[in-house]
Amino acid sequence: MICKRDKKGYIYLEDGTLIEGCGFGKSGIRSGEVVFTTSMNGYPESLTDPSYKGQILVITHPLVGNYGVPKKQDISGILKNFESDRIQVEGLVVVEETDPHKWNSDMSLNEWLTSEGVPGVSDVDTRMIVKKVRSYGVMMGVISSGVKIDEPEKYLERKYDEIDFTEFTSPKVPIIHQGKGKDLIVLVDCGIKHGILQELYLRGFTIVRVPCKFSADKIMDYMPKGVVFGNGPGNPNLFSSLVKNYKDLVEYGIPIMGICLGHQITTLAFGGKVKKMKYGHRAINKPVIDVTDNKCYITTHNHGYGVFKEDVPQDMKVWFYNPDDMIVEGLVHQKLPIITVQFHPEARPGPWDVTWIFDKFRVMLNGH
Ligand SMILES: NC(=O)CC[C@H](N)C(=O)O
Repeated sequence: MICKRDKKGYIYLEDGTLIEGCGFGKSGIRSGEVVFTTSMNGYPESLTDPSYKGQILVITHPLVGNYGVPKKQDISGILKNFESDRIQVEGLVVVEETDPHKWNSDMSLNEWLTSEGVPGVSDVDTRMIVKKVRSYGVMMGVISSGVKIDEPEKYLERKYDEIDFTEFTSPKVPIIHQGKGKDLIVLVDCGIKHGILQELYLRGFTIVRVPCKFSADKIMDYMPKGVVFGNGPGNPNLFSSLVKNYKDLVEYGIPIMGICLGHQITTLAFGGKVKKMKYGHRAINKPVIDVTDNKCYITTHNHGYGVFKEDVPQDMKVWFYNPDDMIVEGLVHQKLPIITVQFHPEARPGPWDVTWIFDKFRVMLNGH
């Protein structure tokens, strides 16, 4: 095989499969959980989504990189075209990695991965990897750009489900984004996507982003009008202190919105269960049905754990579900001002059909 970057690339899967392709990005070896997304675009956003920390991302769309990587732009510290300030995936796997042809491209995908120290592998049969993951479930893997993987097992000792990745993605101290309106909200930041910050900021809120494990009392010191529990990486069942803080916050009766990891933490806090899915939902065109009016929305997803219908807490009503596999995609508390969604209402990348969820949150705060 002739490789355009003059280096080979390898992927080793936990089941013993070794795949040879071409290397790009930074030369080196990394390990992680191998997951796939069927998103057709939005790789700058996906690669910087902190919920992908600890994972090797396989993009099924055959051509990646053709519109390059834009310059970072922000409004009040909120990034417009990336979901965080760095690449979060451990490695990237694509069929074909291309050089950019777009007016606002600042660098190529290859240059970006190289500058951020992330290995990429191209020229592999991503469909074969996806079929394996769909049949056996997600597995750990090793990715290498430019280096042969000797003794791959030694990279697979730590299991994704047992690691708390929020120590890499959550801020150490609070960060404030001053909004134009009068209301202040606290956002529990376990690795927030800037798209979520943007949607809240656009609605006039001043946002105080607090570290993932911040106590309820410290959150309430800011006298927020409401609290958002955002997205984040890893296994929600490891976050017992976060669940405890959530329960303490419920005692204050404050309105809460949970998004993605926040939906899962809400479920756990009210006595429900969150389990690992076989291979998760990662795409920008997943259907969810709103049970209140039976409308179907096409939405962005990135999660590997889910709430199954038998695991919904007693006090909560199902709001959304996914008609493909019946996973519970949103909940409403029967008495308290608490709403959650498993999908990403901010999209980024993806369709904007469900940004009204943020309006619903604002209405909920005003009515409280
Ligand atoms: N995007 C998220 O918040 C993901 C939540 C959780 N880490 C999961 O994979 O299910």
